[in-house]
Parts: sequence; structure tokens; C-alpha cells
Amino acid sequence: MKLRVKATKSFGAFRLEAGFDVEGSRIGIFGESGSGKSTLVNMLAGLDRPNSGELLLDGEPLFDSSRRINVPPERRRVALVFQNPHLFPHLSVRGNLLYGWKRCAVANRQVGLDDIIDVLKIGHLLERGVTNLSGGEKQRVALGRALLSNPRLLLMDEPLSALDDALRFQIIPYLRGACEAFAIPYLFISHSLVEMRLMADRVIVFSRGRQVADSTPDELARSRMGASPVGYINILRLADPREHQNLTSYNWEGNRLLLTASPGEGELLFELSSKDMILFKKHPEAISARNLFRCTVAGTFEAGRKAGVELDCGNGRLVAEVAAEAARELDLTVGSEVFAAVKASAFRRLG
Ligand SMILES: Nc1ncnc2c1ncn2[C@@H]1O[C@H](COP(=O)(O)OP(=O)(O)OP(=O)(O)O)[C@@H](O)[C@H]1O
Repeated sequence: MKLRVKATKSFGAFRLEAGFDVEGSRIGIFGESGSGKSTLVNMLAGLDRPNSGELLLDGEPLFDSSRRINVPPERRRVALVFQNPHLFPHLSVRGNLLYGWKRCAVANRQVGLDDIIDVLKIGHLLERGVTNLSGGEKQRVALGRALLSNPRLLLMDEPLSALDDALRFQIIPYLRGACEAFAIPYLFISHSLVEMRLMADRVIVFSRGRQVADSTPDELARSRMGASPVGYINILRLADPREHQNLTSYNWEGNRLLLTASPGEGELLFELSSKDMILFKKHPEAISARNLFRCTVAGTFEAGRKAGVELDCGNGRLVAEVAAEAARELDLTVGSEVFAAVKASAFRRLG
């Protein structure tokens, strides 16, 4: 998918001046509240008309003020999933799902109802009304309805922010997996960096109506580490839980980690802040932290008054954060050995 955005839009004192070209299938739009993310999405969907400029999707204009082109929303083949699912209350789950499909030209019907039911695991819900579905079920139906309209581009505007933490991370594999399964590119809008890292390959950052950066989600997270109260969030996929002395031992990239979290099924996502790791130059004699990794320094980066330290631990990579003076004392040259201590309680489950 190739997208060109060169457009302005004013609402009173707020002015959006967007100008970027982007290519890919998993694009993130990140920015603080009021930075213009939804305005951008609404312009692409045809719900807001830019004051001027052009919007091209795969080289075809959706809007072009100089040529007086403004393709109506229903002819753009751009679907939207919002924070709140906006399902039709008078229709069953099946009726909601088929709504977009029926309006899609026969020639464009690549994705069918059976495919969607399978990928989103909603077969058991088909004949139910939508009012009593859980938040996560509603969002899966909304996603299914959007995908069944066989869009050229799916816009997801904060699709997870109405869900509680656990549900947010359970829905992400559906959002990402379904779009991948049907090769539907998306623009994912969020102000959560962790969501961005799980959903996007490239991210455009907005602030006060202008794009201020274009990078990978991970680079963005590193650049914000020093200023962020939560530091850099390491995302770990853990598996094979075993009980061990009132704690749970998990496999992570060839290491066994000890966590206070109770065992769960299958592969689980956990976060670990860069602030929750303590580095030692030599193997400490005895420590209270239940995890001690022998690591190799893979690199360092500056983040304000802090230094980020990339560590290879087994087959995995973690980012720790230390004060600049500590970085000098530890002599963090690439390839040198350090020990990283982490408390069992420092890992937080995502989902
Ligand atoms: N229809 C409208 N009428 C008047 N002002 C609007 C309208 N839509 C958006 N705005 C204003 O435009 C600015 C940008 O809003 P927008 O919703 O695009 O931001 P956002 O980055 O999506 O924020 P959030 O993350 O809080 O959803 C805000 O100041 C908002 O109040």
C-alpha cells in the first residue's frame, strides 16, 4: 500500500498540516491527545473534507482540491474501526458482519464470511444479538465487518482504548493476524507505544497538527526512554510455565525466568521496564533479586541523562537503563560481559 497525504484542515485555532508519503502494510500514527490523528483518519475515510491538498491511495486520488476530486466515502474502499464498535443494534452478529460484504462489488469479494469466522473465532456468536456481547467480542465483530467490506485500506482509530488492559492485549493478535491473513494493509492509530510496537512496522508521529518524526516503533520507544516515567518497556514472550518455590519459572529465549505471576496457558506476553534492571560488572555474591542474567553488551544509546544498554541474554535482547556516570563506571564496551538482576515481581503480564 502506498499512501500520499498532503493536506490541511483547520478547526478554529487548530490546524492540521499533514505531508508524508508512506509505503507498507502496518503503519502506525502516534501522537498525544489533540495532535490531529483522528482528523487525519477522518479525511482518509472521507468523513472530514480537507481545506486543501491531495490524498492518494496507491496512486489514485481520494481527494484532490486542485482537480476538484472528492471521492465519496462509500466508493473509497477504506474501512474504519473505532474505539467504540458502533455495531447495528437491530442486526445479529451475522447481519452486522454481512453488512459491508453485501455492499462490496462482487469482483472485490476476496474475503468471505467463513474466512472471517475462522480467523476471528466468532462462529459461536453468529446468531446472537450484539447488545450483550463483551467488549472484546464486539470489537472482533466490528473488525470482521470492516474486513468483509474488502477494503484497500483499514483505518483503526484507537481500537483498543475502550478495553481493559487484559483484553487489549488479547485482541491485538486478532487485529494483526486477520489483516495479515487477508493481506489488508492498515493504519493503526494509538497513543500507546507498547500497542504501536505490537501492531506497526513504521510509525509517523504527530504533535500539534504536524508530523514530527517517522521511524520504527522501537526507535521511537528508545528515543523517549529518558523522558518517560516508565522507561523503555521490554516486551517478552514467555512460555512453558513451571511452578518453582512459590514462583513460576518461564522459558524466555533460552533463559529460565522466575516470576511472581501465576502460570498461564500457551505463549504469554510480559513487560519489563528498563528501570527495573540493575547491572553489575562482576557476578554479585548474593542478591535478593530472583533473576540474574549473564549478558553481553550489544550496544548503548543516549537518552537524555540516561544511557540505554542493549544486552544479549541467551537468544534474547533486553534494554536496561543506567545513569550516565554508572555507564562510565561499568565500562559498557560492545562485547563486554555484565550481569543483570531483575526481581521476580518486576514482570507485568500484558493480556
Ligand atoms: N469536528 C470538529 N469540530 C471542531 N473541532 C474539532 C473537530 N474535530 C476535531 N477538532 C479539534 O481538532 C483537534 C485535533 O483533534 P483530533 O481528534 O484529530 O486529535 P487526536 O490526535 O485524534 O486526539 P485524541 O487522541 O484525543 O483522539 C482538537 O483540538 C479537536 O478539538
